Amino acid sequence: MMNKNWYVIGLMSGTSLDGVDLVYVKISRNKAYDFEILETKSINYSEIWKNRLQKAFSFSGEKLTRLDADYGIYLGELVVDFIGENNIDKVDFIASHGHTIFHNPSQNYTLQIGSGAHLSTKTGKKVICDFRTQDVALGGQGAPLVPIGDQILFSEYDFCLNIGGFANVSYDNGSDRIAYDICPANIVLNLFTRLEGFDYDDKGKIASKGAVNKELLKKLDALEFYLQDQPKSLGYEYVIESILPIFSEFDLSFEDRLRTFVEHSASQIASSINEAASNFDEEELKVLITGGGALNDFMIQRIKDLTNAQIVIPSRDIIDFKEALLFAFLGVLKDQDEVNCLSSVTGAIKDHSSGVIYNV
Ligand SMILES: Nc1ncnc2c1ncn2[C@@H]1O[C@H](COP(=O)(O)OP(=O)(O)OP(=O)(O)O)[C@@H](O)[C@H]1O
Ligand SMILES: CC(=O)N[C@H]1[C@@H]2OC[C@@H](O2)[C@@H](O)[C@@H]1O[C@H](C)C(=O)O
Repeated sequence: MMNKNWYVIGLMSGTSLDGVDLVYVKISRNKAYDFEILETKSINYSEIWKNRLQKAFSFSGEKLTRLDADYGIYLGELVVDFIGENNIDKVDFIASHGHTIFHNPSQNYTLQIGSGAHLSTKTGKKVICDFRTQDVALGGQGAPLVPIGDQILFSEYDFCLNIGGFANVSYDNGSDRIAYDICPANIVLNLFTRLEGFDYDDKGKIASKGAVNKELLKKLDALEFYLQDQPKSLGYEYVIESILPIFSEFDLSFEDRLRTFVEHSASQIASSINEAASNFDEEELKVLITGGGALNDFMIQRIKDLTNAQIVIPSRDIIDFKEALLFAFLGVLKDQDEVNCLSSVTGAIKDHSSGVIYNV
């Protein structure tokens, strides 16, 4: 196997609509794949972009087509600035996730906008994008796609946990890579803090001052979702239809609400870790935690209290840019025509190499 390096710009726009993450990364293949993050940048969306992306699901066909083109050009402008600011002189290609507008795999469609043709034209670079459509066509969920990156680039960890809006995990269960959503996390905490005028509970300081309401906690833990087998996933509806109605039965202070929900998330996460550990016959599972929840010191402390696992909080670059990095890696796999979608994770009829290439 020839040694090879790829210099890639990865672009990711998450469902929370906070902005675009850009990463410039060197991915190398010697005996195994490895990576080095060279530059990073997060761009917060302006109110205008946030609005257009948020409302796009109800746009007419024409308006949505225009948004796809405009957003591709916008991504191109961000990349041109990023290249200029960092004097980047070598880019093999741009790997772009785009922004998800529709995701309905049971009806055979998913849509990530951000026209690859426009992105390629604006930057003069090769672009690999649209990573989910082929998986949906093959009968898969089109998500999650990061587990293959966890498996190959983060193989030193037994359990790759992301605490974003929802907490999700991927790990090898002895025969397959599996992945599933564990429970809601920041999405609920942020709903509570925003009612009090804060974006989020920095380091979990407010929650740490509250008390756990045991009766409420018991009701949350008894939700049917936690008994289901994986693969399983959660959406905003679960928060609205299952979590919030239980909270509304209790009259709690702001601190106690946060404290009880942190306990719920931390204990569900710890149960998942402990279950994986029992699969492995291992005392000490090595757990990597990324996503904004990795910065919630109180939540992390509670997870540590409830497991024997070795918890690793990586550098800020990995916490914030792992998804953009992994889409860059999915691009490298596509460029080699290697598998970048795992049927064990998405449910597609086979493993496959997904993504569409534009090269002006
Ligand atoms: N210093 C901090 N202390 C506590 N919580 C934090 C801190 N920084 C970020 N967070 C939490 O992390 C959230 C952002 O996390 P992240 O970017 O992983 O979410 P996301 O993009 O919505 O995730 P996903 O799309 O994976 O569900 C913030 O909204 C906040 O709740
Ligand atoms: C359709 C879509 O955009 N799904 C996202 C979303 O955001 C988090 C979760 O839901 C995950 O399934 C997925 O993204 C990650 C990066 C993935 O595919 O692995």
